[in-house]
Amino acid sequence: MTRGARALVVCPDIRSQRSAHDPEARLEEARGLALAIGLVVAESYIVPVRERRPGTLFGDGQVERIRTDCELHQADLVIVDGALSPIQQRNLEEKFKRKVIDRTGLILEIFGERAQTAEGRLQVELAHLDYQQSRLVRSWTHLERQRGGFGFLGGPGETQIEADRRLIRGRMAKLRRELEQVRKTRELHRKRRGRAPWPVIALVGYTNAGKSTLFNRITGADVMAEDLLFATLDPTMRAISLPGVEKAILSDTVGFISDLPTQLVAAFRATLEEVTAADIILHIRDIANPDSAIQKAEVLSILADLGVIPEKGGESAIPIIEVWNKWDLLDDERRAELRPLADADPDIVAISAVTGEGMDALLGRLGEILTKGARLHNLDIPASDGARIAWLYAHGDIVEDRDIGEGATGPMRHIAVRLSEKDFGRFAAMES
Ligand SMILES: Nc1nc2c(ncn2[C@@H]2O[C@H](COP(=O)(O)OP(=O)(O)OP(=O)(O)O)[C@@H](O)[C@H]2O)c(=O)[nH]1
Repeated sequence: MTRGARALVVCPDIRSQRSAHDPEARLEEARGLALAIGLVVAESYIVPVRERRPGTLFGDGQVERIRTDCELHQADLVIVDGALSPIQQRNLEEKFKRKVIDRTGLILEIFGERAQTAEGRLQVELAHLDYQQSRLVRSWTHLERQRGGFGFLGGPGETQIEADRRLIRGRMAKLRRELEQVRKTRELHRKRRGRAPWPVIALVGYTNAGKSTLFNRITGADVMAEDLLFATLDPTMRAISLPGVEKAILSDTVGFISDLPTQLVAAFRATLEEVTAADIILHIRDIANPDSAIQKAEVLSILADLGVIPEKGGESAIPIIEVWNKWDLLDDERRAELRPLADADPDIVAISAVTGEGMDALLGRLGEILTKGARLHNLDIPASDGARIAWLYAHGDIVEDRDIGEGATGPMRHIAVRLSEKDFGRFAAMES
């Protein structure tokens, strides 16, 4: 798709299937998605749909209105922020005399642009083909009629569609094999990293919640933070230090979004596997968004899918801190309402990733969790084992360190150190 193309964005508000999302917020999200792939939003509005028309989704009057608006605003394409059947898409394109894309098409475009890792790219291509395939299959009868059913390509009776479908199926099979290979490699990398003796903090959150901005603020890293959705399709990792913790890994993940195309859910989950290996999950919320509560529910349901939190509620396997971001955007009244809630719960921290407000509290809380449950361990270690001794100094609170003479392998040291359970486990797993 051409960057800078002018788009008319319409958000059908279908009465029979009202989603929990506020239509205004949905429209805003759709505008954000369009901007994210460099389109210019010429005009955007909500179209109330009482009853879905099988041929065009919208009623005749509405189709006419959109058509005239296209001319008026010189739109190059129309984005319908909802699901269109292949027939509806084709009919609307004929009526508007412009390209029409639906929500799935739009998200696919974005994923296509943003995917950076090998796995991300393969997943996106696979999703694209799947989408294309369904369009081919379902418009079969129409196209066959249009072509007169000559079957001039391939074997007897074979239509272009059949040939296309075969091509697509072949390509999809190949992609799946490649994906399997990439996954194996990635798993290997993850295992290797899993042995790294540093705790991992994973950022998760609904798209546009402010993950990249927070990531940058904490790491001072130059990770792309723009007013772009999906600026972070692939996880990024950086080392940081925290109060009482010399080094931890901060890992950014993809932004969550509602109504993902099925194939992309797989792509999403793949990148989120990192989260299941984290020591702490930071759930970044845009607390100023009117849909904040629904967004939270969606993020939690994905975490439940990943097995991080039990399906039926209850204690999470990994501590989750809820970060109420964009606090600076709230008015005094809303702050007064929310502040006591945040203060009463140690697992909620209110911050502004932009102004830096609340950052000390957040970092302090992370340090606290990572050092929590520290116990005193009395260890006898060969004095020559410099790496492990240095590691203890970096991670624990050294209470005592003295030479205790010769052991079986040479001079020994006795070190009494306060270590968290997790760190002690890590230390025990380190090879001497
Ligand atoms: N006012 C205000 N704006 C913020 C804050 N944090 C982030 N933003 C803005 O919100 C927008 C989205 O921020 P990002 O950091 O890109 O969001 P993200 O969660 O990484 O988004 P995805 O990559 O889509 O998942 C940007 O325009 C940020 O400048 C904040 O605390 N206050």
